[in-house]
Amino acid sequence: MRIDVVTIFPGYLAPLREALLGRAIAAGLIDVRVHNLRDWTRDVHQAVDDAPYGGGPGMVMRPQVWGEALDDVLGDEPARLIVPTPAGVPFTQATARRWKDEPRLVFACGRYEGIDQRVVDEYASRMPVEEVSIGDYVLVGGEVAVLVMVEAVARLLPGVLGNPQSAEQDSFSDGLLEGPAYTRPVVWRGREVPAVLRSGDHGAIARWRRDRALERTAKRRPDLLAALPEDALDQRDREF
Ligand SMILES: N#Cc1c(-c2ccc3ccn(Cc4cccnc4)c3c2)n[nH]c1N
Repeated sequence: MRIDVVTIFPGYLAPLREALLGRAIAAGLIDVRVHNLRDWTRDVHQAVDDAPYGGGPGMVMRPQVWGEALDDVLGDEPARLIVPTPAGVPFTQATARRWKDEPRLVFACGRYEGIDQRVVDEYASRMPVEEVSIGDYVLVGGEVAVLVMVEAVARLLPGVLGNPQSAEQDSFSDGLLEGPAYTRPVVWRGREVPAVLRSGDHGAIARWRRDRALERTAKRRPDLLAALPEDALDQRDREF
């Protein structure tokens, strides 16, 4: 997968080159290219924003600079354009799973009050464009959202995670939150690891883990339970 990120703060994307993702990039599993939007400005001030039509607080990012940058970055290679925005469709694990099979993702990181809407409209006329949000809170720009989304997608790519089963069994993979996890020592500050996890009875362990996942989901995210398909819960599951 090739990933392009256009931003006025390229340094914000430096964490992509650390740790697990950094190793995946170094191994050639992912091709990540970060572009400075200001490289496409033509004025001495390298202006990328202007006052909003209709008035209102803050500034809006100008369409001309974005158009020249995206035309260059996109070239003729097909891609999906992703525009982070607080007004976007929620980004979820299902989104990450859908995007992991894309050959190329291009992320447009806005700042100020966002990017002139005509940029989205222009590129949506010729390619898939998604305006997405990583959560119901307001950030200062799109860069942090891109870090979140790139990590969520990249970890699903073959070879990126040491243990591919991690991606298959993590939270949301079966529509439920993950239950609690434990490791050594057996007793820590008087708190003991649940005996079932040390029993070697894999059936009982699987049942215990599902019960804990159901309990946690019912308590913290009842919306996820309600969204499960009819046949996802058996009679015993419904006791929670
Ligand atoms: N994804 C995502 C986001 C963002 C987000 C993403 C891109 C931009 C570009 C500018 N801002 C600031 C801004 C402030 C107020 C109104 N509109 C925009 C962004 C916020 N905020 N919260 C999320 N979940």
